[in-house]
Amino acid sequence: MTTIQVAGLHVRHRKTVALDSLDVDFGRGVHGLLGPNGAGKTSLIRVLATVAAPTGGRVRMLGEDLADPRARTEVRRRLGYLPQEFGYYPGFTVREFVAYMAWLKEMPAAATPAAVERAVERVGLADRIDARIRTLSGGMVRRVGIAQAIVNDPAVLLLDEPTAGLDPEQRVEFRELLRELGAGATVLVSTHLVEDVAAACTEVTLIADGRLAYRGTPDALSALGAAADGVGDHPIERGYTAALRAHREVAVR
Ligand SMILES: Nc1ncnc2c1ncn2[C@@H]1O[C@H](COP(=O)(O)OP(=O)(O)OP(=O)(O)O)[C@@H](O)[C@H]1O
Repeated sequence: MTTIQVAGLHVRHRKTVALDSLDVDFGRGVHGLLGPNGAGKTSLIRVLATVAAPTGGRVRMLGEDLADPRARTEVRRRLGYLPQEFGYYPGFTVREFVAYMAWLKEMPAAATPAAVERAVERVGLADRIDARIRTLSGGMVRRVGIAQAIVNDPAVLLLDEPTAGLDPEQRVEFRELLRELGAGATVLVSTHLVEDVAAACTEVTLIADGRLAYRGTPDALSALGAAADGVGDHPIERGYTAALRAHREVAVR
């Protein structure tokens, strides 16, 4: 079932075209969003998170048209979003901050304390729940960001580089959490770490120059790398470079 439909999406920042007539759909599962620096991944995620307006095109999410302000408010309750640059109040404890975000998402007050504890436990921070955020390491703060994104059990979860700053053990645990979340929700994860994609994603969406360059399973992308002489140390890395090269060859024609 399709939860997100993007049609002819155009995003421009002054003179820079970040997304150029992008058509792409997403359904339940974990979608790895890959692409070179400046490809347009964050621009796409920000439009889907309803924090940026596109310059053209349409997005339907959870049956709503995001052009409608009332629909955006409705969708926000069912959305989880971890921005690339995640803002927080350093003086808040983890519990206070995640509860505050739950309140912003208009969660029922009675359900909030248990939902906060569950979200914090799922990111492995139960023992730091009453610590002030300013006392946490960078990787722990990133995990607080993931906890606030999942506190409302979102139907659509948007994570912009969630594994940046996580140690290897935490990344492995995070992939497990992603797989769990993807069973019931549409999860989009932008990352530069292809191992995360290979391990946790059901589908890969490769964006380059604001356009869709490749769509397929991680296994299919790896197979493409083997068939098309991609370069890289990991099979999916070879698939990534091969798909990107094919996209650029078409673009210059
Ligand atoms: N606020 C802005 N003002 C001007 N240009 C911007 C702005 N935000 C993004 N851009 C430009 O839009 C293009 C797409 O940027 P975007 O951040 O969406 O890419 P990305 O794929 O997320 O990159 P990265 O992998 O580096 O995070 C880039 O050329 C970028 O320089």
